[in-house]
Amino acid sequence: MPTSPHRALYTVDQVRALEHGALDALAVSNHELMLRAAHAALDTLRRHWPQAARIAIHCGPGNNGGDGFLLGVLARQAGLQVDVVALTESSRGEAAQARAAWRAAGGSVRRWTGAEPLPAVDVHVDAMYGIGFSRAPGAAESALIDAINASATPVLALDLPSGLLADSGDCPGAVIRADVTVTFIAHKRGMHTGRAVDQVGVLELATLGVPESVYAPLRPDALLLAAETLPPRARHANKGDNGHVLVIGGDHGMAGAARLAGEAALRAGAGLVSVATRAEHVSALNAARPELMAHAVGGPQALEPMLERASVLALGPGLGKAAWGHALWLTALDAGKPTVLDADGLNLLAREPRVFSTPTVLTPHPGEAARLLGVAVDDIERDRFSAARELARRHGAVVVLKGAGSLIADPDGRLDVCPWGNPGMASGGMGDLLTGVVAAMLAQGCQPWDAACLAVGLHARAGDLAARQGERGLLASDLLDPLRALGNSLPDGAFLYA
Ligand SMILES: NC(=O)C1=CN([C@@H]2O[C@H](COP(=O)(O)OP(=O)(O)OC[C@H]3O[C@@H](n4cnc5c(N)ncnc54)[C@H](O)[C@@H]3O)[C@@H](O)[C@H]2O)[C@@H](O)CC1
Ligand SMILES: [K+]
Repeated sequence: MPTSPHRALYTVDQVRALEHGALDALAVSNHELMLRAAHAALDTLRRHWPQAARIAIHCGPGNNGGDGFLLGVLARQAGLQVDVVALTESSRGEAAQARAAWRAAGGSVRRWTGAEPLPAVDVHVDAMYGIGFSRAPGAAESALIDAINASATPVLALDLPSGLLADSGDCPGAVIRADVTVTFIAHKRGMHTGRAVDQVGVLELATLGVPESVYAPLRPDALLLAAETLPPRARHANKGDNGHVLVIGGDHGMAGAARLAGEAALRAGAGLVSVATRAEHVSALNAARPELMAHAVGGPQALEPMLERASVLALGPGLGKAAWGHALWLTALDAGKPTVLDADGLNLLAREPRVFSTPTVLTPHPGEAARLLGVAVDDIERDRFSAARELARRHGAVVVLKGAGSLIADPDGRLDVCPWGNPGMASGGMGDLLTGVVAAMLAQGCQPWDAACLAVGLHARAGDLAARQGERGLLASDLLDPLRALGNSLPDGAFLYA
């Protein structure tokens, strides 16, 4: 079945190929396609701001600016008062024709010089740069972007917020912070992850009437995760059918991480969950959550029999990087069981890199990813797609690169982007929870790719449900009940807080 354009994410080269395909398939001119974009933009504007009477359209030199000029023509015809501000004296190619159409319709153009006040309007429309944006904006553009962002007026971005690189989501300088973005023909992958998520606002896709047959031959670079859950359990299931997760971690003073991973594994449906941890944590863990089987492990010898009984390992929550953790890490990896590596499990991997031959999922946040690749955190965030794919390739493992718009990458190049989650989830213990959920999916028989996709989706959607009571102050353990509800395909909200 062809992928819906609403889930498909493309690179800029792919979007350009789709545009060419669209011109052929629709048998229209570039100008006509641009006019369709302008109609879609006006439609979005009117739906979101039905009361708007006066708008300012800020046009760049290329076709994104062209979209803006034609929107000006249509908006005026619709009775709006339109101010057009242009970054340049003239426009290129198709955009020059659009600019001429705006002039012919009686519109005037004000050149932006960098200092004058913005017109007082109901909505600012950002038509400065689209997929042709390739370098940090200069001083004049930056001043305009800053002035628009600083105004209290809502912003509609055409195709993408100006200042954002469509392929990576990187923002090399000033960048528009849009309230709404209407993107044309296809989703550009960079708008869905990392810092970009904050700039885009509400994102709408306008396919401009491009038929399915144009998209079908092109395999998208990435996909948005679909909301999926596990199939219902057989009535005759027993706990052995749902796997046995062994959480290995909880060095001195770090029992919480292991407990959260273990509880999450239970709530996500693992049949049995054991925790191998420091002796001092055992009674507290058993008292807090009797379903967790906590065992004191002084070193590798005590771990061996636990490894034998386990079907999946969650290696790293609170493990530490000292001798105890390191010895357990080496022994656990030698067991050859499906494994999720997180936290210090990943930091140890950065010290002693290896390629995995057993099913493995790595769940780094950008800091851990930077250590694994030997680069700075900024380098990871500048191109999260490349970082996730490189880690997956290097380690022969499925990689979840966490952060807004988490990415899931397979060594074969496949990549999914998570559209859920919220900033309330940027708090302690959320990663431990994800580790437990991935482990539970592996324990219930999923392959690493499916386990990672299911777990990331469930974890983020549980976070969104739990955040209905507020993002600030959200605790990792608040996600446990919604996680259970979602894992059983109960309707959103069909859970009680503990
Ligand atoms: N090609 C098509 O079929 C369609 C294109 N459309 C629009 O066209 C856009 C792409 O148009 P373009 O390829 O002209 O690219 P843009 O309009 O994004 O413009 C980039 C132009 O500005 C220059 N530029 C890039 N970064 C700059 C910077 N930092 N400072 C100064 N100048 C910079 C580039 O050299 C280029 O000429 C899309 O994003 C979309 O909005 C839509 O009209 C839909 C149809
Ligand atoms: K734009």
